[in-house]
Amino acid sequence: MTAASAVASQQDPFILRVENLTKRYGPVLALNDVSLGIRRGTIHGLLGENGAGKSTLVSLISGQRTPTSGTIFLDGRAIASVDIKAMEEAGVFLVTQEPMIVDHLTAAENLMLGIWPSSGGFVRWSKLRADAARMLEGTGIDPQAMAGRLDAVARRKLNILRAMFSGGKIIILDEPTAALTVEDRAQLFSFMRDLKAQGVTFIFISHYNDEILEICDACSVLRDGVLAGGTENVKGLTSEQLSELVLGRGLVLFQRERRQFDTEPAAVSLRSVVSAGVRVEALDLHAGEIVGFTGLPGAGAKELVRAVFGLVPVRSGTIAFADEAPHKLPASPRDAFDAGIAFLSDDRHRDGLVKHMTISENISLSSLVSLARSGFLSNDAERNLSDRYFEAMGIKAPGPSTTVDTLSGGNQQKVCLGRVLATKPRLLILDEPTRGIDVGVKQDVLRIIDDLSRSGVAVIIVSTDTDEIVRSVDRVCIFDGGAVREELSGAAITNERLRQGTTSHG
Ligand SMILES: Nc1ncnc2c1ncn2[C@@H]1O[C@H](COP(=O)(O)OP(=O)(O)OP(=O)(O)O)[C@@H](O)[C@H]1O
Repeated sequence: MTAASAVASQQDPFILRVENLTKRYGPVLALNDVSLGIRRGTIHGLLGENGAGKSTLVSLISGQRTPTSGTIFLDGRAIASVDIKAMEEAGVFLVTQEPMIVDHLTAAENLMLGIWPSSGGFVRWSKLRADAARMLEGTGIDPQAMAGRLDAVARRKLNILRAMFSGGKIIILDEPTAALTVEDRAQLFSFMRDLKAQGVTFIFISHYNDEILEICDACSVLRDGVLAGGTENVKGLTSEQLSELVLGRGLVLFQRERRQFDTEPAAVSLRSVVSAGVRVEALDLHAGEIVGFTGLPGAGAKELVRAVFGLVPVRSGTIAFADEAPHKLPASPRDAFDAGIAFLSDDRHRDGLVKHMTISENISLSSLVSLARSGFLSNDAERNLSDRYFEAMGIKAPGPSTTVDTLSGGNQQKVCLGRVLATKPRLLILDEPTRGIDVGVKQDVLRIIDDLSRSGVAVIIVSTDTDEIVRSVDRVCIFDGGAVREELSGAAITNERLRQGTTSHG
């Protein structure tokens, strides 16, 4: 630390402060006159409903975007010109949800990525390599392992470490735990605590109350682009108080009234399904039943639904609907769709949204394909369908004709969900349906799926979010080694049982 910065940090207890920060996207006022401070060496939660302005705020702090007006202070000093380079040089790094990792380089080489020389620069490679290996000590990551082979937690850790290796003092994590198992989260949190003990400051965006209560020291809440509140002591709050702080109102948690279906005839029967990582002899689903699939990554839950939707080749397997004769599993998503199977992917970027199209077009896309095939296609049909789901999903946007690429992450997820729900399938498969969705809308989404099941659809929810499973399903299949290891139904479905079932020590 230089003498000047030592003086500055003595004066200002906040390592980072923003004053009167405003960001407009054309007519949209995404952030309105926000002032807040982040204390040195703390984990600061940034909370708010979908579209509240969290990503916008961190995009300004990390220099990805420029503010319309307002000032950012680091160590008490105003940053004159905010861009990514200036902020990274000052030690501010944004770690996005999708790890920016080069698969064909080793873990150690990935750490060094940001430090490669510009033209004519000189880098002491051997020292860098040794430093990178040292930094990976105790993290469980082999410095020589190819990054493409690392699991999700290791990849996120690597991203955080890269920020530190490049001199990061303030690390911003935008929903870092999406799709991580309970065990993975625990590992990530203990890693963050270690770094905090070494003086690193974190800004942490999450929609999960339990995570915020566990890991954050302080928090700030955004609502409609305005700073709506916060606390210096998160640990003193209950989950209910936290929801109230975020939403500005009390939250009624959804709970499905679980039903037993064992005496009813099967609506969907899977037999002898064998594909990479899956070996399921027999699995029946019932009309109106919601079944949760869970387990560790690679245990078979995701692999099975991808096989059923024709996304991966299968070696063998049949599917039968109600009284129909069994068929081979679909060879492609198109075949699956034609058979009446709808699938919400866990990755909206890969096979989810058409970003340059409107909300309306995106919602009606899949249903219109089937309408068009049956010979009917009208603008009215499209409008009715999309208006209904725009309303039902509570999508935060000026209207259904807004283009999807201007929506916040959570609102894009709602559009994806609206689209698959609108197809009226016989079997609905939802892979992590509420990922990225705020705690208020999550209850609405679970309610919509519940309603839909009453129309006789068989629903599979694949989820690592144990609370979501407990609240939304009639039965749970816990996968291990490619097969269903345990089934729970009725009162046996509890958070504790599911946590046991999804840890490797379970
Ligand atoms: N490029 C853009 N053009 C127009 N509006 C935008 C753009 N990016 C974001 N917005 C709008 O700014 C507002 C804030 O969005 P932001 O992504 O910051 O929300 P968020 O709190 O991160 O939400 P989420 O929890 O859903 O990720 C939203 O109304 C969003 O639609």
